[in-house]
Amino acid sequence: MGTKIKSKTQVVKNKDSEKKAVANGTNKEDNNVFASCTFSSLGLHPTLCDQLRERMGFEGPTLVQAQAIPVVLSGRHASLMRKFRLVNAATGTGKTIAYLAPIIHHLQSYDKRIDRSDGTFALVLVPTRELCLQVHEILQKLLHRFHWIVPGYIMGGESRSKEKARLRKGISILIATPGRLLDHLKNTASFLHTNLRWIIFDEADRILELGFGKEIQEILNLLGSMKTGHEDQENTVTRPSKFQRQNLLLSATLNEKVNHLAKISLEDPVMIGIDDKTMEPTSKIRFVHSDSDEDNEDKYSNKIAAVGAYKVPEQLIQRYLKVPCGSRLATLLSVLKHLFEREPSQKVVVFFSTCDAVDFHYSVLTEFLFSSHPQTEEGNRPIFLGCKTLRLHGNMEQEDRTTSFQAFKTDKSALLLSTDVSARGLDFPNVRCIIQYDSPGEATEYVHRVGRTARLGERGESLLFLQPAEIDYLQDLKKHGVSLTEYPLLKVLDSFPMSGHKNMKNSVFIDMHPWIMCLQKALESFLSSKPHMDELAKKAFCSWVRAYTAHRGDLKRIFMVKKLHLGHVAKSFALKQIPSLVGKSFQNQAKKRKRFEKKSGPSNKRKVARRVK
Ligand SMILES: Nc1ncnc2c1ncn2[C@@H]1O[C@H](COP(=O)(O)OP(=O)(O)OP(=O)(O)O)[C@@H](O)[C@H]1O
Repeated sequence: MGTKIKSKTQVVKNKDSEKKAVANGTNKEDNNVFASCTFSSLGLHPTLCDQLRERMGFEGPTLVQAQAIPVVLSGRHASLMRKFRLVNAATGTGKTIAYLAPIIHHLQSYDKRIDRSDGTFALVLVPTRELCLQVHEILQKLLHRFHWIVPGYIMGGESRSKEKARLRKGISILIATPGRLLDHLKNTASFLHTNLRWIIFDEADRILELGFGKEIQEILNLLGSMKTGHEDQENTVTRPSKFQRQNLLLSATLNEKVNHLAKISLEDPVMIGIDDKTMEPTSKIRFVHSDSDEDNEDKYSNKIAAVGAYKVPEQLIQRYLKVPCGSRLATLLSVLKHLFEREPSQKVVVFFSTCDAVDFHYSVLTEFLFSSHPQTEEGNRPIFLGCKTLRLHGNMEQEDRTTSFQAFKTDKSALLLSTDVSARGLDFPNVRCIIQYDSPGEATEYVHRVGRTARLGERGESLLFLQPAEIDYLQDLKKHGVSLTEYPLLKVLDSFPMSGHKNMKNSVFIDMHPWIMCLQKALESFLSSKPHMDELAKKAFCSWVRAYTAHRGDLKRIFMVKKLHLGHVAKSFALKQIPSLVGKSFQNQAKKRKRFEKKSGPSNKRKVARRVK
């Protein structure tokens, strides 16, 4: 594998990057992110190595790259049997380069240069539009000196006719979201993919969780990439190809859904991962897998679990806050204020369960004026939180989504409020803190959300909000090897200047804390003075309660709807009363859903739809 080969130049370069890392307060060597070899020792073309160093600023490969690149490169010399490979490594370890670099290496090496009229050679499937743009941007940089290899993307929200025109001209490496890809596969006759050699599933488990399982099967069928002999394969178009087809599957978390995708598409897969204890690349694990052999299937699933499905960056500081429901909003604002006062120039992401909740909190954070001196006139009160605030969710116009996404990428200091649309794969540089204000549900989602910080060995912290009744969620995370410590919330609240409350340090209850009470009162009067805010709050309240009911399986025991006090939930949206119609409509919906689930059992699509991203 060559991960231990260390050239003289590499030693010098690594020393330079060590110095830089120490200056940034991180030590990448300590975090065992990088391999001690060079890109060229992995077999990549010298021009590509120059690109990685000069244009991208990468001195050497990460551990996962050192492990994956030779495996993807070797596809060229392997037998003609189709391969399906799994790459499983912690968030922020450079998985994108791990598959793009070897593909580019192959494409540039063809004796007869490829050109646009050859159509698509590599297809990268991603779950979200933002990830599509991000991978495309990296690809553009990598291809700077390989102008004959054409990058492109197709995704929901873009103009179909413009995409058709681009596909007609030819795209060598295509990044796509599944729905839009299927659309073009069916309706764009000029989309040439007979030379397709690679299919990559980036964030594979998320693609499946979003309910794209059927689309993926259809895509694999249309591309002639379903595993031979599989029962679902009756109508498969098996296209004879002069190329060996190589499929790659990537995720920081692997689960039974990925197992299913592997099942329908792979033969003799190879797992690439990092051993949790030694932080060394694991030796390749070859799965023995056959549909007819249940024992083998068990072995296969066990191995996925054994490789460690939940990997959290070692240097990440993970904490939780136990907050009574009615004080959640005031606490969130206080924690944000504390974070930005402690370090005015930094990036923070707050995750919410619904689009409406993002919109409501965005308006609060950009409009709420506050002074802890009650006598200060309204016009003289400063904005509560003076940092740049952005929002990102799936109900926004595509143009606004892209603007927010790009702004948060390039800004040095900003606060991003988002749904889980930002949880997977997005690489925002230098995010210092992740706040999970609404709980993530599945532990996998927790891992991906916190993975937006502490990337590539950098420091980072995460805060998880839990209500007292939800505290068992910590045990659930522990089962997956994730441990959190408590955030010193009272100490932080005590640090705020409050006139007229000399003995506030004696308060032991969050909801009785004078700072929280004063803030809550101010928030409620702000809301009642702004009709548009009141509307936003009511909408957010409704969708929040709906999302809360959507927790699945075992999590229903922890996030119990019947334990919710709707009056306190209303208070967490600064509403003085439970919105009148909401109680009824919520109850009706709950009844309807119970009836439906009794009849048919909950479908995946419904579950996903309820937690609108
Ligand atoms: N060899 C390298 N040297 C330095 N930086 C690198 C290297 N490879 C990748 N990076 C940078 O590391 C960051 C994380 O990379 P990437 O987004 O591919 O990680 P990931 O493992 O796919 O993360 P996630 O699991 O969140 O999807 C990016 O900013 C990327 O530019």
